[in-house]
Amino acid sequence: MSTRQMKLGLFLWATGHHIAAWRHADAHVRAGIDIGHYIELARTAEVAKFDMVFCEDAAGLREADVQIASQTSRSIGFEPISLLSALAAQTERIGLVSTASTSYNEPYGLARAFASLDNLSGGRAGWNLVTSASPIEAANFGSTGLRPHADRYERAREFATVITGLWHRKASGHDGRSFSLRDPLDIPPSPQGAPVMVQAGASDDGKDLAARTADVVFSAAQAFEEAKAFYDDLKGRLEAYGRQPDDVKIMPGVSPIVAATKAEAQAKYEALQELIPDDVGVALLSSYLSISDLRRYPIDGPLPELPESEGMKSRQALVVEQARRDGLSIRELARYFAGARGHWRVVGTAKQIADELQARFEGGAADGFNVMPSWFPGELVAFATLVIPELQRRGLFRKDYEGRTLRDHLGLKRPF
Ligand SMILES: Cc1cc2nc3c(=O)[nH]c(=O)nc-3n(C[C@H](O)[C@H](O)[C@H](O)COP(=O)(O)O)c2cc1C
Repeated sequence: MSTRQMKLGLFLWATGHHIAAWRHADAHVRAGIDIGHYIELARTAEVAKFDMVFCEDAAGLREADVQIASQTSRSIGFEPISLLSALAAQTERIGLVSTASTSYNEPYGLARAFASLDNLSGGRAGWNLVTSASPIEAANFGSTGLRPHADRYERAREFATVITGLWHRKASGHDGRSFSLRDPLDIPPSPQGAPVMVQAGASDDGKDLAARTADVVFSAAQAFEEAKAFYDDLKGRLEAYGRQPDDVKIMPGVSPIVAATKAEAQAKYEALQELIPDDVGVALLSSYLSISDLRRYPIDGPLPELPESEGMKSRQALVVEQARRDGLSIRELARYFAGARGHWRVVGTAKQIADELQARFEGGAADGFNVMPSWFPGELVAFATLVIPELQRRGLFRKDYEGRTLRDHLGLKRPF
């Protein structure tokens, strides 16, 4: 029996994480704006003893091309802090983590919103800090366009310092480069002290900020070696900030497709893959590779030589390497990546999936996982009823909550 236990987050995403989930025969196409749907998902996750539910966010459309946006699984949805405030009243134990941007908010206002969520949920809130890399979002906040990466992270560092200062009741007032404010926060600490800090940066600046401020880090890694390299890199940065390896929980994304037999799981996976429209797959692959448009090339031909991208160098190299190694056409590669949007996918029986998760957890590549069901509620229910009991039998996951706050679930100390 293992003593160290996995942390599990449920990544919410309207109809599901598979890009064609909205076309699944049992999918709920209006899921994005149906509060009943989200209550059902959060309660299912709470019965299964997940540590938290997590909402991504961008203040704008997710795709610039309306034709593509209208064919993906997430084109409309609630503002997440509002959504989680409603879920706080419908659940009792599960953590509630929302994304919010440091580029399009001010610390005082966001400190109030999260401190409110933290209090009204009894100490279950978390904030996923993002700097927002999308030019679509930038266009909704003035006409100056997307600010450079380094500038966004400089603002994010100051933002994190100010917001934690407010939450931790440090001396009031701040007069800095990006922000100036006078008062202390007008909301008291919650039972967990302050919201949990979450981050998912992948660049040097992103990982450094996470090492300095985050309690939980999300990542996207396909191969074991990639996940392990990220894990070691991030944990290795903690000492410089006077922190211990266990102070930060690293939770890579995983998109599981589970069934009673491997053949049944594979058939479910292939049925979903068949639903991906080619233009959507190729458009997503283009943005994933940070190149303008792969639609110019024959879809059944090989990936062309690519200019090296500034945006996501390591990720681009991995995709290109895989395409060359497996001799994949643009169509095949597009389907492969579009399905789980680049995240790690596992297809099999509960035992096979538990084996895979256990290998990464015990092999030093993860402290837990951010679970991304292919479609809701079907694949969430399958994971909760098949995989979680298998993890519990192995002593790898809790059978009940021991505490009431998100920090309790994650085994994190109060911050002050
Ligand atoms: C699981 C996960 C969830 C993310 N959620 C969001 C989000 O909701 N909004 C957003 O703007 N970026 C989101 N990101 C992007 C990251 O915040 C980050 O910008 C990205 O990983 C690139 O790293 P960098 O900012 O260090 O360059 C997410 C990334 C991951 C891996």
